[in-house]
Amino acid sequence: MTPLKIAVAGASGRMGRMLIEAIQNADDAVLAGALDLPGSPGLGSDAASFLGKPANVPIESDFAKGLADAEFLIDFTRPEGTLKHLEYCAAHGIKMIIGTTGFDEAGKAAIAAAAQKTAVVFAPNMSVGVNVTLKLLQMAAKSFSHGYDIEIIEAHHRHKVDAPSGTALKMGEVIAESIGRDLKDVAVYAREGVTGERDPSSIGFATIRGGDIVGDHTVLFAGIGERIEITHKSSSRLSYAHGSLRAARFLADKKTGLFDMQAVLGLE
Ligand SMILES: NC(=O)C1=CN([C@@H]2O[C@H](COP(=O)(O)OP(=O)(O)OC[C@H]3O[C@@H](n4cnc5c(N)ncnc54)[C@H](OP(=O)(O)O)[C@@H]3O)[C@@H](O)[C@H]2O)C=CC1
Ligand SMILES: O=C(O)C1=N[C@H](C(=O)O)C[C@H](O)C1
Repeated sequence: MTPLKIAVAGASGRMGRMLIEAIQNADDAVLAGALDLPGSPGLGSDAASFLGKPANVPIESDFAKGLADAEFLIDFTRPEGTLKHLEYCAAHGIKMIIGTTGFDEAGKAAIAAAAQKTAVVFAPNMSVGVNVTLKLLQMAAKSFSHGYDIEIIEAHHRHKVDAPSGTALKMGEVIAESIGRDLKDVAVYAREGVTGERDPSSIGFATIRGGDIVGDHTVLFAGIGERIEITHKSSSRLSYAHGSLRAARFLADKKTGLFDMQAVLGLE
């Protein structure tokens, strides 16, 4: 079987390194390129040198060099970087797995448009556990739509730059859709001062940032006399990297189209 030729953007980042390690350990994939920003200290060095086993793949900032041998680009960077990579990949038929979070509506629309030219998996959380949790939430929300207050609490490491997390927002969207609300109308992202009583139709978000927390998400359904909590905790980024490889395998026979991890995992 021909191995999947996968390049990694943000090669020196937390997820970039985890992805390179997962690719190097996979039987059916090879590291085919690595990108980082101009000026990044790792440029020119071997992308797998941190593993003590070189891949003979230098980290490049030039897309044409970094993506010359790639069929897939896995991108966990920042929205502005992902959108530049996407433009190049759409023009060159390179399939993309996008894990970056924090896109605005225009960014999401650009991803949907690019997916008409190349195949894309785009998901705020690539782990199997979170995606199964989304299904549980869809089911639970229907039973707790009246008489229960819905709050989403997430905690991440001190370096995370976007809030609430993409996963928390996705959880909010899934819950809202499941009970016939629009998250745009009911989301409450901050409370301070004299806020008044809680609007029963609202979905609240609370964000914690600290230390090296990989990623915790809890959805609280608080009723009278009881409360239900559905929690997912990540203890390693490997689950995101393994999910990304599953996404690449899923895209292998696709030419175009926009997919999420629910589709990859057969949870739709
Ligand atoms: N979908 C999922 O399952 C998951 C999603 N994420 C998301 O992935 C993203 C990255 O997370 P993480 O690895 O922790 O972040 P890091 O900051 O550790 O890594 C980001 C990498 O992207 C590079 N980068 C930054 N800005 C740009 C840009 N404009 N263009 C190209 N490259 C850029 C950085 O380079 P430099 O260091 O030089 O700035 C770095 O190499 C976040 O959006 C996060 O929310 C994270 C985990 C799981
Ligand atoms: O930045 C992170 O670390 C993570 N980001 C994603 C998100 O915003 O949901 C996924 C995961 O929670 C880790």
